[in-house]
Amino acid sequence: MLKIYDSLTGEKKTINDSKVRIYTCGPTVYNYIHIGNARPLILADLVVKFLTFKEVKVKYLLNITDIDDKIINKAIEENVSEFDIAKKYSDAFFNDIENLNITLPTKVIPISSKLIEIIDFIEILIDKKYAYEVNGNVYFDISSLEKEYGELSKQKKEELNTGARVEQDFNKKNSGDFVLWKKTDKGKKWLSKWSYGRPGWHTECALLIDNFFTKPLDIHIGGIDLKFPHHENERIQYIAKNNKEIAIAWAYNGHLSINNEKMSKSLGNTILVKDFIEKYGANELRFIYLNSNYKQPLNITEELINQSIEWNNKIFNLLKLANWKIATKEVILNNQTPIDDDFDSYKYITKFKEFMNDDLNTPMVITLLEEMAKNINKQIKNKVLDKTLEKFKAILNVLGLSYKILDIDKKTKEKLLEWLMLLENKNYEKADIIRKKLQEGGII
Ligand SMILES: Nc1ncnc2c1ncn2[C@@H]1O[C@H](COP(=O)(O)OP(=O)(O)OP(=O)(O)O)[C@@H](O)[C@H]1O
Ligand SMILES: [Zn+2]
Repeated sequence: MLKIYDSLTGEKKTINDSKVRIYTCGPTVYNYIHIGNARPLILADLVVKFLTFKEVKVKYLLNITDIDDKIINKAIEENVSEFDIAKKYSDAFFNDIENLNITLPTKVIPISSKLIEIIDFIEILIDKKYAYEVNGNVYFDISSLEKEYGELSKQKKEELNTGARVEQDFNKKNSGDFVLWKKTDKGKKWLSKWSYGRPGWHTECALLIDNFFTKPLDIHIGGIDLKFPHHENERIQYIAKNNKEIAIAWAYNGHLSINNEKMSKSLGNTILVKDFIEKYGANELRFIYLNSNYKQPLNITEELINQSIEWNNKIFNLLKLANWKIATKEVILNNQTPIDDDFDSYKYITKFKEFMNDDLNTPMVITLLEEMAKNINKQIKNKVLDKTLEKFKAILNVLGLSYKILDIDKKTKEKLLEWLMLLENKNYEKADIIRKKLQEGGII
């Protein structure tokens, strides 16, 4: 069974195989997403694809934060409506995740569709005395769950309270109390019994998880920068409402930096997903993530990108080679493989599952793929392929690495055969002309 490192307890938690509930905090749609934002999305996608491969049922929810100060500010800046901004960048987001070969989550919910539920949720917290209203604003009282609050980010009460000193708000009971409902006269607002206002971001995610799932999550996924205050605040609201932990495992991806500088919008050093894909490709980004431990910080460099390009080219070329060799019967696809060979390919899948079950050890999977690639190359030389190729493709699929291998039609096959014949007859000059054409067509 899949084991995932849980950041709350510091233990690897076993994820129950019957049905797995996953949540990832989605984008605030006021800009295009950058490759740092793609890391948690690719991590979640890896878990989803792996569990699906194991025939485990997955329920995966992703939110879209389409109510936020950043959206309002952008709308003012561009002199368009908030709706226009949210629509433009939601569409761009869906485009990006498709291009990243990310399987669409079971459900993607824009938070603006859940305002009634959010208001109800906040009312429950007030009724239960975990939240209080002052002057149209509603705050969570962190002293009401003193023991639990701070456990995720491992902070003491004093630290939590001093952290908020910069934005000292004299309405609050404790300086660390955070806002659930914010009274506002700026931007889009909704009527609640407290004021015209907007929900706080932390409440959006807590509500969605509570509203969509009947049980707590198996895995909550996100970037490490969201642990505090966002996830601490999500967690405490869920505990207040349900008297239960929100998730069995909190899985965090390490932060991405670029040339040793933290990648962030404020520093202006982000690489947008769409630009990365256009320049290098989606596999090229995925490989960089897969080849490192997801929990570790990662520094993107030119060298790392080049290494990824090289690796993907190697795999692509191998798949192309096997494809045309099989089509021209230059190698035989041996489905009646001797027991030993079949055992070999079966063994690869067993190892793959072992590595993945162990907290998604993808760097080991990459090493395994390299071993398989060597074996496939050897088999091609010997003109007989066993099921290793099939398993190799299945693993690439789970990893979300996708290569455009063209089908070889009758005409192409004839060309290939002609080329091979010319080679056999040592007519290298003519063979070269055909080889070039086949290369240009992406066949070999
Ligand atoms: N540099 C990064 N490396 C890894 N993950 C990141 C990085 N920046 C953001 N994330 C992750 O992307 C997801 C979306 O977060 P968020 O919307 O806060 O992104 P952001 O780019 O930091 O935006 P903003 O600058 O508006 O706060 C979160 O899971 C967050 O942890
Ligand atoms: Zn969230």
